[in-house]
Amino acid sequence: MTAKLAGKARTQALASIKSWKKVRGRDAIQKSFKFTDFNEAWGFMTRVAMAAEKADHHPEWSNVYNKVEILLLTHDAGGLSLKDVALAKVIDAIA
Ligand SMILES: C[C@H](O)[C@H](O)[C@H]1CNC2=NC(N)=NC(=O)C2=N1
Repeated sequence: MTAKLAGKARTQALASIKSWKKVRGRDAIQKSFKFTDFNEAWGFMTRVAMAAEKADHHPEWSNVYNKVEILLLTHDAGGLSLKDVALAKVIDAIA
């Protein structure tokens, strides 16, 4: 079971991914990505999907044309864990 982030560790972890915003009412983070067109958005999603599957850690997300909304949390922990922070960094590197 992955531990939910709390206290100082949580503050420090979130400080390392400042472009990801806390979601109101849920212990989760979210970020919106915009691309030139659907093809670019879909390519990004494909690369994120492969990274997520490799890590066995999967995003909640949606896509409308050139926009991709991603929400991260660890369902098994009922909130944010280091797995979300790690995946956020991988996603930022892919984008
Ligand atoms: C059995 C499998 O390892 C788990 O269900 C994984 C799959 N992907 C997951 N993804 C996310 N975001 N949270 C989880 O708790 C989670 N658990």
